[in-house]
Amino acid sequence: MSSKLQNFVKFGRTIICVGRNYRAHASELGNPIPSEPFVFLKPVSSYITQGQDIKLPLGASEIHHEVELGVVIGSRCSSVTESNIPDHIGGYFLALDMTDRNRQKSAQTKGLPWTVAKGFDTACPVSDFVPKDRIPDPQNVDLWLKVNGNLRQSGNTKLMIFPVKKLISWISERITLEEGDVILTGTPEGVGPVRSGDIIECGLGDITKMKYSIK
Ligand SMILES: O=C(O)/C=C/C(=O)CC(=O)C(=O)O
Ligand SMILES: [Mg+2]
Repeated sequence: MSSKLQNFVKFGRTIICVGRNYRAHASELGNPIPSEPFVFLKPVSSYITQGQDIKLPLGASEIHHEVELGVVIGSRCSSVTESNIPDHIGGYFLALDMTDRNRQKSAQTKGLPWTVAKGFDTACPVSDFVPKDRIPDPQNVDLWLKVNGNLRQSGNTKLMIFPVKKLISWISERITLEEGDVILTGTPEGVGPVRSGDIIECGLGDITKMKYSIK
């Protein structure tokens, strides 16, 4: 296993995020169910690792947690068929797609991009790298998230509209993926606001978990 993959944060390649990939989450925000994947990007400067705090961005009024399964790409993918995707997966991680919801809604209303709403500093807290043999089936992983000990999100990756293989294949037909690029695969229902002083704990079943404070 390449040490670049284990150190995917320092390697610092493209962060691609998938939106509205769980029906119940699309519905809770009043959005239509997508007929094909849609993606957006976060800058690598938004990564943080455990020990660092999530900082509420300037002028933010409603910052939401979104717990997600992250995939680390292990080797170059360009127009790769779904059956060949498993060979290109380098490993996994747990991620938070922290979102400035009001800024996102405001951008949506004006037809503007979500870059600042999704890419502010500290908007991408992640866990340690999870070797791929720890997740033999990425479509059967529990995702959970608590705020101050209260369960807010509880889902399973089997509820994804577009499974991991489809997502990577679809992306690779449009954007070449390289070793160390990562994909956040979307969040299940239960997203909600956090405030200064809150503690977020979340996990991929009992495979890995992480804890972050909101500053
Ligand atoms: O469309 C919206 O209002 C919001 C969508 C998201 O924030 C998409 C995600 O990041 C997700 O589904 O995980
Ligand atoms: Mg998300």
